[in-house]
Amino acid sequence: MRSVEIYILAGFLGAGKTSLLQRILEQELENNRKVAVIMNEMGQVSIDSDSIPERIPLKELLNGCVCCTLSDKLGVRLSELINQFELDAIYIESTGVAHPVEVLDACLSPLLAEKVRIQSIITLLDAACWLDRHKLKIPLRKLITEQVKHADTIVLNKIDRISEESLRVIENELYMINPTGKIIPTKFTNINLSTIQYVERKGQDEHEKTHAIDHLHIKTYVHTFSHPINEKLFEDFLRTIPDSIYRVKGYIRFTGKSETFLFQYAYGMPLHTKSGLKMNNTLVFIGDGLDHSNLQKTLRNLEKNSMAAVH
Ligand SMILES: Nc1nc2c(ncn2[C@@H]2O[C@H](COP(=O)(O)OP(=O)(O)OP(=O)(O)O)[C@@H](O)[C@H]2O)c(=O)[nH]1
Repeated sequence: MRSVEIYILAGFLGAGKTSLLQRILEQELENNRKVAVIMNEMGQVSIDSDSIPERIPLKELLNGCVCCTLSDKLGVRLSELINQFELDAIYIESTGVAHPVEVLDACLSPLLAEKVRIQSIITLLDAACWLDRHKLKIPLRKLITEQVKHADTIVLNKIDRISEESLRVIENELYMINPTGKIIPTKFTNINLSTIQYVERKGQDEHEKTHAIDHLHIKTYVHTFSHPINEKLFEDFLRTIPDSIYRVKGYIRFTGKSETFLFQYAYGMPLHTKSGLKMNNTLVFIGDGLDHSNLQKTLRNLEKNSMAAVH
């Protein structure tokens, strides 16, 4: 199945997200790629939506933030776009106060996980605002740092407003927070699309499609079991999950039970509830530096041991 590339544009208010999106869309159209946009605004109206060319499918999410109150709706809008159009990519412009990992989490509902491929988290940073960040309230300062920390690419914008010397200082500071992120200093988001797009690397096992993309800072892995899983062995497995795995969600069937369970795991707390739906036995993992081949091996063993426990 062909999966749609997802790009998440994060970055504090006024950093240049809409300006960057316009540049990206111009270049995507020149390249004849079919792309769509989801625009999230905290307010009741979206002013920035007018800046999107008419031929690009656009969905708006207003009056809240996709990383919290509107997280369910993001999945719905993504599904609508994927079902209505044959797309290569979807760009999500999040609100300035969104946490990128929460946005990523909202994109990966178990129903969508096989249809989308998180390609990149791009954080826009206003260089002058970063220098003055001590003037911001602590939660906002923390948020901007988190946006930097979890980015695959940091577009360090508005460098016309700072000195060469300050630029070097900022680059060092960003490197300390996110050593693997690619830093692109710009004026007026003047960048070439190829510098922020990545080519997907194939999984190591050619016979089995893997949905983990190695270049990403925050990695995701989708695993589908072919058989029901022993509940006790699954609980044992949960106890071994490292802190670097932030989220696990999906549907699971247990040996000897006819119903499917909706499974959620966040910040070390697992929860499973009966689901009326007959879903695939699929789990989505989201984590920092997630070792997907090791995880795949562990989950395959879990399935093998579950089957052995039946006999
Ligand atoms: N001086 C300067 N201004 C810039 C630069 N890039 C963007 N701007 C201006 O900054 C303002 C905010 O840019 P936007 O692209 O709307 O930023 P945004 O992140 O989408 O803003 P929100 O939607 O409010 O979060 C606009 O007036 C831009 O023209 C730059 O490199 N230098």
